Amino acid sequence: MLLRSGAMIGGCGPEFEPMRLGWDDHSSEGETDDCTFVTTRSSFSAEDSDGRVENNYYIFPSCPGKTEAARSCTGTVEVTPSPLTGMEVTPSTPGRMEITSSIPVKMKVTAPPPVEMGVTSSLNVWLDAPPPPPVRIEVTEPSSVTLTPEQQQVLDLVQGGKNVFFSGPGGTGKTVVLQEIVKFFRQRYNKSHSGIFHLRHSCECFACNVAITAPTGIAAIPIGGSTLHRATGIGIPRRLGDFNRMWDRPIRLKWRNLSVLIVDEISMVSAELLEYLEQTIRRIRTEEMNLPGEPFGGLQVIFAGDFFQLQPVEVKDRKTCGDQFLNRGLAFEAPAWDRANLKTVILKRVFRQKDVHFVALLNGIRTGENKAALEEIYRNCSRRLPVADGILPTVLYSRNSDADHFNKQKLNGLMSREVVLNADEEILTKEGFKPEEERDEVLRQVQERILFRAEFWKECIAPDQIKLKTGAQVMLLRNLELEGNESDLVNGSRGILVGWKRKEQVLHECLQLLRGFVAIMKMRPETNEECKARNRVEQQIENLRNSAIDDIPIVKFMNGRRIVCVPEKFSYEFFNVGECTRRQVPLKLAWALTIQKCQGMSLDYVVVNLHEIFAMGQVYVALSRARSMAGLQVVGKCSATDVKVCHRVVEFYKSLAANEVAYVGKFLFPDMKFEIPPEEMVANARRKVDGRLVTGRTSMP
Ligand SMILES: Nc1ncnc2c1ncn2[C@@H]1O[C@H](COP(=O)(O)OP(=O)(O)OP(=O)(O)O)[C@@H](O)[C@H]1O
Repeated sequence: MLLRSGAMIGGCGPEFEPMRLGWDDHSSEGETDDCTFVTTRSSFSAEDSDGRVENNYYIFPSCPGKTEAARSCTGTVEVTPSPLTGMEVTPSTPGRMEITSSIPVKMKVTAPPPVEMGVTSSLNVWLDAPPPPPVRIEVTEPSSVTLTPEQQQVLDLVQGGKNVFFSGPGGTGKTVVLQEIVKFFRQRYNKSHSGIFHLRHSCECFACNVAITAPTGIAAIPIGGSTLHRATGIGIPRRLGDFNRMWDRPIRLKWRNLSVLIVDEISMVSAELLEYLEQTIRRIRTEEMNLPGEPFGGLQVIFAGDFFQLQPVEVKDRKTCGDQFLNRGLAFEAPAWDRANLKTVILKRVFRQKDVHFVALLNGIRTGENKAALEEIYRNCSRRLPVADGILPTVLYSRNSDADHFNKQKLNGLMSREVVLNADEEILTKEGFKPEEERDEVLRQVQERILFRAEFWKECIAPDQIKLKTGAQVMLLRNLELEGNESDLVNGSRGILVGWKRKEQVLHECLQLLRGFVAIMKMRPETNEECKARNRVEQQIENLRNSAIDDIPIVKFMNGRRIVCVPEKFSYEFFNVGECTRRQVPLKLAWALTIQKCQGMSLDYVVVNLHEIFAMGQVYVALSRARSMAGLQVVGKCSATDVKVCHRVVEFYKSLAANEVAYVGKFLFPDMKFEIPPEEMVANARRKVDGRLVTGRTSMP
């Protein structure tokens, strides 16, 4: 992409001359105002010669104050998205350039056309030119909506410091209200983050005070959050011991300092997960801050979601040992829900669909009260949807296998070369940390057998083999960037495969990028963003070096980002046994999606396949994604009796309507302990000493 006229690049650093470049563009792109970036000319770039600039530059946005000593020249600046992390500069609106990532952007600077109007390509001409004022890089906030009185009531309760649960059918604006809540907390905690977690003093910045979470990446994007598993640092728990990860020092300090916990799509959080999280958070905060054991350690908790929608997926295989985490129950069945003393608001006005009749039909399916509703939707929506401008409707299936079959068919229809990507898999036994001579062979074999048979190999979202072609519709399997804006690339982001790159070339570019980061570090302390980005590049280099995949796919995503999808590490650590690792490109085919993946979305054009519906809430979630009956086609046989509605949820909402709390906190599995013994939680807190995992209490500083 060519950028236009007058944007400034400042340089800094001991071994580099500071420089400022104006740029000119002969392409047809729109006008731009001046922008200020800070850049370093990395040491591997060729030096300027005879006044011409022909180099690679890395822009480090958000580093004001480094441009004062800059000098200028004119030139054409070609900004190419990094092949590694998809960094780019995009024109948001005419007249403004917006940086969409805090990660470096690779630029190619070429000399300008022949001298015009006294302007020369020599850097020196502009040496003494006064630097133009820097332009603030603006973050686009989602546009404001006017909240309805019921939505405002939620906001008022939150502002009053109450613990709140708000619910309502799909499309009633739960996510919108959460966005307003997040805005409110951003204003309250508006101090910038120093980058250091204080042990004794609280920090006033937003990120240190408010954890915005959802059980899935897709649900977390619209509210600018991260997955609950990532925020808690436990990953996807398989054993109770996995909750001990929250005692690791950085995570523990984070939870100590927090003031608010927000969880969207709470219906997908199990009672077990909520309960263990509450206990762990309470214990951490009680121990760290000497607080009496208040629920959630005194955090303000805000839960949003509709329990008539998708539920947590229970672990069915219970053959293994007693401390297995089974993800059972619904969040309101956890004793922690009861302890939290939540104020409840039920939103009633549906915004997603304008047609009140369609809304009524959907609600009849949601609660199971209108058995004829599904029939009527079949009658109206069984015809084919027209194909407009080649845009195909998204097909939703209940089962992974059906979506996979459809995707394979579409892939076979593409004429381009098929590339088979085989994952690299490895296990590392805990013994592996010891020197060879100290290994106990029998123990090692036992550990290896456990690791080879781990459920991880079949549960891992990244398959051991993926077949892809240029032109394939794909979906991302990893949260690559989750900063809460439209440029995020998250688990579930949709895109199209547009080409391939050789591994050696990607690796070479990664190394260049890393050198850029190292150069920055030599000049001044890294910012948090730079540190995160450098770690990411280091990870990519490690993953590339450990992977035998030679062709790396380039994907263009729906938000316009175009990135090289390098293999990612998908791993699971067995406490005291070792680690299973699979390295695979984080993509899957996506002509069709599963209903599970589309919770929270609004779709204009959708084909819902109701064949073999099996889970609670599935029919309702699938149909209620459609904005109108005109944009909905229903296929596949399904009768009213196949529509499953959970009676526990019906009871729960009845008790809420009657203003009773009798149903809350009554978990239905008698074998459930719901108490992690304190000595397990604390004494087994793991810490890393010299790269080895050891057990023992994590000492307080
Ligand atoms: N007060 C409001 N004014 C105008 N539009 C609104 C308002 N509240 C919500 N909407 C619109 O309604 C649609 C659905 O909102 P949202 O996604 O927040 O619903 P939801 O309850 O979270 O749905 P789901 O349960 O399916 O995730 C969006 O297009 C949103 O912009």
